[in-house]
Amino acid sequence: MSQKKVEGSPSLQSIKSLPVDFRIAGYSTSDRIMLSNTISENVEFSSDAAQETTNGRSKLGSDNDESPYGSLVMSAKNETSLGDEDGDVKAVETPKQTSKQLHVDSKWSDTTPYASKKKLQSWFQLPDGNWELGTILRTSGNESLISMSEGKVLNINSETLVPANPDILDGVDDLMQLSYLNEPSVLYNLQYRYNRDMIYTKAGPVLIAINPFKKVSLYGSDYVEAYKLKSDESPHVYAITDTAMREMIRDEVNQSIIISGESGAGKTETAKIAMQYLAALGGGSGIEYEILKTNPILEAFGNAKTLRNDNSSRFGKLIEIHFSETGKISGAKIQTCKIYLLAVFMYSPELFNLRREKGHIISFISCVLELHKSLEKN
Ligand SMILES: Nc1ncnc2c1ncn2[C@@H]1O[C@H](COP(=O)(O)OP(=O)(O)OP(=O)(O)O)[C@@H](O)[C@H]1O
Repeated sequence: MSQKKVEGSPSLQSIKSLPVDFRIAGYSTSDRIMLSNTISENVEFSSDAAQETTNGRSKLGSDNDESPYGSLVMSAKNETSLGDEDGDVKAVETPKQTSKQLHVDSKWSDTTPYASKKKLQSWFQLPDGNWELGTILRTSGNESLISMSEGKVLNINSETLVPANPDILDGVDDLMQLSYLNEPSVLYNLQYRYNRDMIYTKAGPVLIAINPFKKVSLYGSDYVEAYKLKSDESPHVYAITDTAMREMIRDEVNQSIIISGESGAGKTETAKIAMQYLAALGGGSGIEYEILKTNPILEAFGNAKTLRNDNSSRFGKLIEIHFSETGKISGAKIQTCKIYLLAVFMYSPELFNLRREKGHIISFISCVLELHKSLEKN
């Protein structure tokens, strides 16, 4: 949920963040990625290839000798090393291949990874952890020649290629709709939506929320009304809360919504948004507003400024909201969680299957990471 980049792992922001003057000198490359000097020496080849990539996407699907890339491959000069003799960057010797050899490679090489076999647009991970999208120009043995957006060409170990989804699936609102469900595709989809202020995305029954750190026009009475009437079905905290409410009334079973994420991810705000929706649905007596008013009091005692969050909750919270049989809010109980309780909640699933009671309960548990915080503190 948070935008904060975690060292060493690809972040949302880094997914397409290869700088224009990217060089891999300085990285200790293994056989995962090799940069050919076609960038400087074989400019003709690189730019032609990139041109073909942009103008003739459909041709990429062909997996035979008639591929436009077949002739490019034949005319490509041998690629040599950018690196030093220590082997920091390996030499890329690409022997000229006859069209017959290529044919044999593509037809009979069963070990070719799926992405390169199908000449799909593919993701590959750079040594710094960033993901980059490229188009496969040719595959030979274990290596694939990839064209990138700036016209650069890289020689990549085919096994590290991860298939990318077709453009038509950009920004789908449920990750389950992606044809290829892999890490870069998930990150790309979330980033695509986030850039358009669509901070909520579904992953099956789970709602992923990315903290916008700005005011987004996704809340308020119009939205409450739309989710209540089900005229808006895009992913939202309101939709999750609405489902919990309906299922509680229909099945007469207590419901739990677990809000989890790192510090500053937006758990507390998300819990408040859900409570506002419940207040709008199950209100009447005014008690719902009393419940909401407890937030600033709790925050005054239990929150502190940290490096990650100016208003960080320093304890976990278990909020129970009690409803009458007609679905009106009748009361609430707010508990702050200590480390032992958290461990119990994390490992005792039966606690979530609370027995049927006269008044039903929806509980919000926003304390999973408090365990980590407490461990850090002690
Ligand atoms: N939906 C949202 N819209 C706009 N801003 C948000 C939203 N969610 C969170 N924020 C911003 O992010 C800040 C941090 O959110 P919040 O305090 O809810 O994080 P948290 O996950 O509860 O953090 P901690 O675990 O440290 O308590 C908020 O003060 C607010 O500025």
